Amino acid sequence: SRPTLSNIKNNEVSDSIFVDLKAYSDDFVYDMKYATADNFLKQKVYDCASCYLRLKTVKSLIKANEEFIKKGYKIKLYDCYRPLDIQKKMWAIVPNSKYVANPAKGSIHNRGGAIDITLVTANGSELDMGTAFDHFGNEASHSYKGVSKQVKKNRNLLKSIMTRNGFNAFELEWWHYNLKVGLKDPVSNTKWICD
Ligand SMILES: C[C@@H](N)C(=O)N[C@H](C)C(=O)O
Ligand SMILES: [Zn+2]
Repeated sequence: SRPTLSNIKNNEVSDSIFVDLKAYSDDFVYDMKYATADNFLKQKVYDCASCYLRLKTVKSLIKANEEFIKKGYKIKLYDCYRPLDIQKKMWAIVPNSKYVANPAKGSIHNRGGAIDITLVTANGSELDMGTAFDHFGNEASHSYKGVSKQVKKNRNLLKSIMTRNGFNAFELEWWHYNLKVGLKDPVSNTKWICD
């Protein structure tokens, strides 16, 4: 429905709009895997490597990144908002809700409240998180006991700052975070415009 002046004033509408993260910060590193063929779909499914999210997700993510920067790290993004049609393509390849959200229900990525991320050092090297992004196996879960102390420390660093800034970790994937206040937002299938 059409936004009214009153709900714009109390921030509800403006916080829910989709925005390009790059318009709000230059402090992120991008490795948008689905804008390349280097992903489990084995095909480029995004026209360009933009990171669109709801404004409230962007605000919390920037706060988290500021904390990482103070410690000498930065967030590197693998995925952000994901149109529902792409979720359907993913589900067709991995129809397992442990690793890919069922499009019938919709992913928080389709709602603009989820990100797939890791941490990099000031010179851009990724911290060792024990598995590659989108490793669909037990080794990627937070509770997996077989990881080294350093990997545990790196995953915990990511988790502690993200959860302090309003995100929930996803037990089975160390890279996936959901904005808690974004869980009930509507699913979208809109595709962003590329330059
Ligand atoms: C496909 C993977 N990167 C991912 O985001 N999985 C979660 C469960 C999702 O689809 O929401
Ligand atoms: Zn994810």
